[in-house]
Amino acid sequence: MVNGRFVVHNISQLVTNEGAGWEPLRGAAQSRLRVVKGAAIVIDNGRISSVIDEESVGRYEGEKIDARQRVVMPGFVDPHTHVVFAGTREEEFYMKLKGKTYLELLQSGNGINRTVRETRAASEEEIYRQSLQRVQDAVRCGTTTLEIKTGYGLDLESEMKMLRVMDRIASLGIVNVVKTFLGMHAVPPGMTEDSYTAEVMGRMLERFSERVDFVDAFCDRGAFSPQSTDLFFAASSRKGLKMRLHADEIEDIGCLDLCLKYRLHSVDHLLETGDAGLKKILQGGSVATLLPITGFSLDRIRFPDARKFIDAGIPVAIGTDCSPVSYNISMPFAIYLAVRFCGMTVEEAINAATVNAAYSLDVLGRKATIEPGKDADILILNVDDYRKIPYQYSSSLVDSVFVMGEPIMRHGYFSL
Ligand SMILES: N=CN[C@@H](CCC(=O)O)C(=O)O
Ligand SMILES: [Zn+2]
Repeated sequence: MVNGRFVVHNISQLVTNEGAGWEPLRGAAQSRLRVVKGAAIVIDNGRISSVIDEESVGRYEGEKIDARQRVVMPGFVDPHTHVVFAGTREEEFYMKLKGKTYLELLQSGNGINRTVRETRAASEEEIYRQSLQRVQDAVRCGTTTLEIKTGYGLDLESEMKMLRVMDRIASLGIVNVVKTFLGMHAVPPGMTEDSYTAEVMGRMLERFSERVDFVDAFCDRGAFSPQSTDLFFAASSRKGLKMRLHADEIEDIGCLDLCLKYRLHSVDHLLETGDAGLKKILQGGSVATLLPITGFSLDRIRFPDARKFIDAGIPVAIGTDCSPVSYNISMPFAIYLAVRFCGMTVEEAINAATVNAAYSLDVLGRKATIEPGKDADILILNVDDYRKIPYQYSSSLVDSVFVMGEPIMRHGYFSL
């Protein structure tokens, strides 16, 4: 590269998003992509400086990256992951096949608290080693911005250990990391919901508030009540923290009322959300982040009905929700399920996996579209038409990944 300059050219389709300035895409706008043929991208010092015609490429200095007549698009933004943890829960995979529900597992000391035991017992180095493998898989699948939550420590020191692992992953520069404090993930053994909520909104929030981008809570049957979540969000709001919420995954217990009281950037899962819930999300102005891979991994297969959210005018994002229960970090697979089982068009799913996901993470000003001034987080795919993404969603879909203009993966191999 000359002065941090290179040009990506010989592109079959330059795929980006219609008019995605600072707002999420809704309704008709979410259903359109901007697809340009004969274009090339000029990148300077990690930023997109211009989109030019292929004929003009010769006039530009710097390395020429030949896309060999394949699709070039923004990197995927995964707005909901639990990738930092130790241990696995394959036994629960088989227990679910025998009819155990997610809630029965959670309430019998398995589920989240099983991973809490293993994460508390593991060294920071071991958690880092295991988690880094999942993050590298995410990059291989085209993710360039990744949200990561705490939530498997559930005491101050163990949650801080998770945060240190997240910071180490962020410092590698192989993916952009957005950090979320999810102390309100489950009530640890030996504590009551009230006593633990007081601990989270007191001592823990004090230590985390300057070091994370968001807070989150698992508001659902078997986790936290809307009342406890309200107390936590009130404390978070007093500290000016941005909020996300797990809601209506297991049951609708009224958590979406919180959309009317707080500005929630994202409400996630929504498997059990009815029409009243849609109205609350619309009124609150949140993004609905749907997690089709979790629907595929829970006790009984339940896919979110994306169509009803889009038709209600709610901006929809999709994420992997990679966790010990849905052990999959592939955004192309999430796109496949969103199109195949959730009622989304391929254009809506791509917008949900880029612009709307970035908006829910408050990074749309820098990410998720190919426009001058945006960070050069760019994918070269192994297909010549974006419509092949859900059709050919396997891991070999992505040829090259650039993050902030740095070639992280070239032709399927990590270059860092
Ligand atoms: N529902 C809560 N949290 C994660 C699952 C965490 C776990 O079961 O380990 C989720 O979003 O699916
Ligand atoms: Zn989650």
